[in-house]
Amino acid sequence: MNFYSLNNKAPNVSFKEAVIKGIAPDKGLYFPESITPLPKSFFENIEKLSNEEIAFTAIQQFVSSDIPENELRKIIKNVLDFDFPVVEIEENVATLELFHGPTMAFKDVGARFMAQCLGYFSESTSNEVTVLVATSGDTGGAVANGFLGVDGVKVVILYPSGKVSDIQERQLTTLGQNITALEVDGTFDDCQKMVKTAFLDDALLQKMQLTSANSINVARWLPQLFYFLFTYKQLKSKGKELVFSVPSGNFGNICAGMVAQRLGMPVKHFIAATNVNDTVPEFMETGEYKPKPSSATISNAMDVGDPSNFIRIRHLHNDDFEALKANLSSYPFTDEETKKAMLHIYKTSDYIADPHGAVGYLGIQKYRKDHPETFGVFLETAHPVKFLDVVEETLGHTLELPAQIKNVMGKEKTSIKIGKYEELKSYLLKR
Ligand SMILES: N[C@@H](CCOP(=O)(O)O)C(=O)O
Repeated sequence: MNFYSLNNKAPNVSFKEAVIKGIAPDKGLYFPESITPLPKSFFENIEKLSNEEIAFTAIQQFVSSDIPENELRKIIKNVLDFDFPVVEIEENVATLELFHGPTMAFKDVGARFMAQCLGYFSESTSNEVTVLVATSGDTGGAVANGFLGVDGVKVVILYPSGKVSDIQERQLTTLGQNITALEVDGTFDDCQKMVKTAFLDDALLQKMQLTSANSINVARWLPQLFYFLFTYKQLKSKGKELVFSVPSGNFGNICAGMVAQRLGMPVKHFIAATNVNDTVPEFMETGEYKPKPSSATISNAMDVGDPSNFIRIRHLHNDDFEALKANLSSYPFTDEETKKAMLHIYKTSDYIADPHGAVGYLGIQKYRKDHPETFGVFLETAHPVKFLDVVEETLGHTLELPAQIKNVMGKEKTSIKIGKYEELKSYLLKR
């Protein structure tokens, strides 16, 4: 399988090259040349398949012969060593819990998959790869954990100072070894811009092989489609039309869901639920894409003003606004609405949702008002404990720290403060 650049000004590349490059030389995101639907029998029998078998069948066409079947199966087995339960919280509404991995956020699957692909590729090359990643909260910790100790790979994480939760910050600043955290005086969008600028900087590119571990990288993005298939496996017997509400920041997760749909999985509609960073909800109203500076919210992983993957979503719908509207709705919610939803879910269902999950829940509620016949699934993208202060304060309930989190609590933060791109560049050149 080859991948082409969405800017159409760079040569097509294999999966391996797309993973190692991260982004095309013309600054475009890579996109698979084709998406071949899986046989009907796959979906008819999905409940009989293991998660590993589902994941292997779904991803193999994209990885193709760049990773032999036995190696790819090994990678998938290592990546999927935790559960993805669907929990029904009220009639016709369920949540898909994506926080049972090592850093308790949905990024664990993509980060570990990419790390292991790069690890496999680095066995056949002597060149070191530097992974640059921008995080608004959860990606950083998952990438730090997934890439820790991977031979031939150095990781540099950029995060906005003061704009991630205490636990998120510990997860990305305390591991050491091949992981470095750069604390940026700015927003997530500033971090993401710096990373993208580095990919176009010849002086850097001549000295090192740079790649990205954000969802712009196909190996980070595509494995997220597993989640939607795992949900279908668990809910198929209900015989209802499924609607997914995805708390959305950089829009990689929801876009991967749409790839699962292209593989033939029945989905009635997608909802991109956002916080007040409403670039996409506004686009869905007006048809005009106007990126804006991001604002800090209690659902910080979604504090993104110019979501990287929205271009892939538009492309999947042939840039046809009407076709997109038929498949996607997008609604923004304020912090106040989010807190009210957290409290409502807790009181009525005895379920503790994190602020991102609560935004997803609000998206389902809004959509189901006009479509009560559907079954809504909102994604719980991170464990509530990662947002300890706001969850405890909103619910008046003390949370117990899971082992994964206790593990990082005693460790010491190490970060390097930077303010502008030149400081990132000089750090990379001096290492
Ligand atoms: N929500 C993210 C922002 C980056 O998104 P990504 O999926 O492209 O890595 C975060 O938590 O850091």
